Amino acid sequence: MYRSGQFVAEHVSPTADDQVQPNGVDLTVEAVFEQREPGRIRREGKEIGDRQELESEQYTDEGTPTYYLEAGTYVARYGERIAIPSGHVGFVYPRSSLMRNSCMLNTAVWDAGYEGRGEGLLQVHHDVEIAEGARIAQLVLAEAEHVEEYDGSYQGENL
Ligand SMILES: O=c1ccn([C@H]2C[C@H](O)[C@@H](COP(=O)(O)OP(=O)(O)OP(=O)(O)O)O2)c(=O)[nH]1
Repeated sequence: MYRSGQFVAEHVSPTADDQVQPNGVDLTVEAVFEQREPGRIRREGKEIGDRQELESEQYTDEGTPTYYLEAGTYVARYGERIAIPSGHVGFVYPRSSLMRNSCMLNTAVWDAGYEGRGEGLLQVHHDVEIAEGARIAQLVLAEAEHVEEYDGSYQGENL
């Protein structure tokens, strides 16, 4: 069973009222990176390739720092600390307005016990402007059985 947005909000911080949705909580973008060097996925272990953080520019009417992203592939880091509770699994979906603007967020499984500020693959199929701190994704939580809890290399990342 998927939990309510109110329940999800108890495991995401900070959470403003406008982030709480009926079935989940919206996540904001805190940083955007462009990969510069190849990573490596080995039989045992992995390495994340070097990346460069993009500057957000202060050029919109409201003066909000904004990323102008040309078509391409980026890694976005979310602004919220997420803690997946025991007995649950998390999934992140793109905010539909992102998708309607020809952009997509590709995501993986969020394990029970994980805590951190995670990342998603931002695919920009048409140039787009995204303000720093804007909502780009939504986290949902489903009840799930598991034997152990997450204890991998990303535990506690970006906290
Ligand atoms: O889109 C996603 C999906 C997951 N995570 C976080 C939560 C998850 O619990 C953790 C590890 O994900 P996964 O287990 O898929 O990573 P891995 O590549 O297998 O690394 P490890 O061996 O450290 O588990 O990363 C993200 O930041 N973004």
